[in-house]
Amino acid sequence: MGRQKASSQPVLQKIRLHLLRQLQYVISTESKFLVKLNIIKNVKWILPIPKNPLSPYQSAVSVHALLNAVKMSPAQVWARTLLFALCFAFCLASQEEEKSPLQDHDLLVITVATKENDGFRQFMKSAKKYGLDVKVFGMGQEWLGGTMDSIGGGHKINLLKEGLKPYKSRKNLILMFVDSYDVIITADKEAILEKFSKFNSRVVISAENTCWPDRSLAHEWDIKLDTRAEIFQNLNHALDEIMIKYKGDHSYMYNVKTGTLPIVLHGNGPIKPEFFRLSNYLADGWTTTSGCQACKEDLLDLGSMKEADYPLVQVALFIEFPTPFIREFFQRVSNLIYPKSNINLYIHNTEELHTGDVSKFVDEFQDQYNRVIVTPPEKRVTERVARDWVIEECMRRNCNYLLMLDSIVQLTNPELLTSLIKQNRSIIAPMLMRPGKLWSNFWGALSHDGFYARSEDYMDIAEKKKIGLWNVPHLGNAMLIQAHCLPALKQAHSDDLNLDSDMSFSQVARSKMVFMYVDNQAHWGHLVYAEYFDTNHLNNELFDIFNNPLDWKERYIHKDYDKALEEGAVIEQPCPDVYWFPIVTDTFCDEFVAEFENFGKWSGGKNHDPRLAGGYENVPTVDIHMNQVGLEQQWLKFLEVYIRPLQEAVFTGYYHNPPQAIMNFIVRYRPDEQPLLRPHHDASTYTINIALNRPGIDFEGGGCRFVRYNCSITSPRKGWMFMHPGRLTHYHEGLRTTSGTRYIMISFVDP
Ligand SMILES: O=C(O)CCC(=O)C(=O)O
Ligand SMILES: [Fe+2]
Repeated sequence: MGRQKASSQPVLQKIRLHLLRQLQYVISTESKFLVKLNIIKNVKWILPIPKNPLSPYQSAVSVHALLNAVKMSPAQVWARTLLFALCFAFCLASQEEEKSPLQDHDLLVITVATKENDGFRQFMKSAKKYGLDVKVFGMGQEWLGGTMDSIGGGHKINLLKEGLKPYKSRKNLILMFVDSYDVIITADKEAILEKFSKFNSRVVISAENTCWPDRSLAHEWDIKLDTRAEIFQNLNHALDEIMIKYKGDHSYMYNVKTGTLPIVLHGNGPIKPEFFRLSNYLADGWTTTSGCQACKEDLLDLGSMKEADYPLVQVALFIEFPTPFIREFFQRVSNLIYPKSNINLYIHNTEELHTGDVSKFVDEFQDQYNRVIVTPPEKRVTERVARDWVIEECMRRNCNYLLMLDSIVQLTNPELLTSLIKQNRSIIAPMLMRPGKLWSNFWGALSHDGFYARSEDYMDIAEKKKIGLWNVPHLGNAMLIQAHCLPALKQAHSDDLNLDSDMSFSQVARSKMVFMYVDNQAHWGHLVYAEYFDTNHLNNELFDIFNNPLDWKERYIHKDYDKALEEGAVIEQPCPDVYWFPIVTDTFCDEFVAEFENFGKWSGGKNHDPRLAGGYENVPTVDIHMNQVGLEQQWLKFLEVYIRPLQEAVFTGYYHNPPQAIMNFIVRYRPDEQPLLRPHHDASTYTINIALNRPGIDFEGGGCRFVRYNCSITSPRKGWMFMHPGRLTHYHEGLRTTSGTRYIMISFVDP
């Protein structure tokens, strides 16, 4: 003890003197001295250090206290780094045992934590994984330490001083003090002690090369600084130095600057999001060969549970703007495999456009869900208020989970709810992308001002090159929250009114250390694109082929469409060189007809036609052209994406991409209007003719006859299309419709 006893106090003095000029916060036994130096006016907080004799643990604690409590002028980067260097010390508790081989020693990890948040749990999990003994001080106590921006870690020191007393005379004990909320350990006792012994010092403090005010002081006190990150990696200002590497099932850190393999990572200061991102991989959480090992831990499987005993889930749906494909949105929510009797449903709708969709859904499922509450547009409840309200509602009703879904979320995987529950995380979101885009419902990183930034691994996650569960700094659109987190998230959407409610929410979750994970282990669904959604039509989605091609295909393209494009597909040929394909859904036909009937400006079926370039139609029909309702561009897209491949499959060698068509129109036949079309050639290279309703049900008679082959198609199938050459060989006529109304859609493709 001698050396320490004799020298520690003068050394502390010296350090103080050295630092005093920039101090705002000081630790000192001599406040008089400070007053004399006219420093006291800057002093906001004073922590007394015990007078001699300092036991080894006390000296370590004191040094930490000193480092911890000092706040430098912000301009001085070295000083700030020092301040944030929290992972601080190893200390031999017993001087006598100093020379013993360290492997005989016990290692005790000590930490101070007042709350058991996700950061703490992650830390403890890592310590447990490597079989380390951890002593936690202060758990459950009220934290009086504030943040590092205010009175700093002083409260921590007091808790430690008290807590460590019982260890004062323990022999062969090595202490490792670390923070816990932002620390992850990645090695076992042997590895830690081996690294420690190489320092050949009684105290090792994590630091960076630049941060020690006077390096000579260290020698006087048998302290060494881990400036090369042999053990402790402080992440702030060092992100670029760290690489995660893999060896079999194991992940480890490599510092490219110092060439060391640090084993304790500390997300000191404002670098938390990056720290948590790295934590996804560390402690073998994810490796290249074994993938996501963390995904297999702490699972909560509902499989063995009776359905009636399933947790109560509050499902909250938010319709905050006109949203395409909302019918599918509701349908997919109702398709979730989960007992509806264990779901309380809340719908916040601000759009009159969707009131009908909401009512239809509620009417259909009201009786099956445990509870249904709707806030309609006329209530004028804002999004923030609704989102905050549902958190409280969930707590009031003793729910176990809150699932929040925005109207742009298309959940195509009905196992979503049970799968996310199983992962057992505070907040978990299915990864959802805009199809074919890099737009998603999560952020991998934050910019300096808290907005979106792309993380190094964002693309790998978004493109599923890396599959697993990813702790991320921001989630939106869809998430499942465990009820125990809700009290911390009360009012989270309104916490910062300068931010959008989702950003405010994520900011609160981050600050309260409620982890947000995104799960890309399965395909859960996707996001629709609602910006620029044109709502001036009867069936707005018909017009939305450009913004939401995937949803458009699902709603409007026949389920067997792709079969015709498969190798060796047999394609029906009802007449020579007339090919017959399933092309669109019943929904397409119905919406399409309704759209044109709603428009209503049917041509008179006269030869004079001002819509045409020549003003004259030789063989007129009662029809409406696509450009009259604003569907022309969409229709050309449809020809390009869906019709052209079919044409190439049956008329080999003819290639025009994109296909051109000036004449695209819907035709109406009625006995009392225009019942038939006399034989003619079309002004096309090839013609498509889509049946939009049903012979024998919606109309009698009708069909198409190819004169040269004396071949008729008298039973056209709704949603099916013929394709035939337009000129020369396929002289044809429209057969008489004897009752009802027959609708067909025609395009003259040329070339
Ligand atoms: O009625 C039909 O199916 C034939 C229609 C037709 O040939 C045309 O519109 O050019
Ligand atoms: Fe024709």
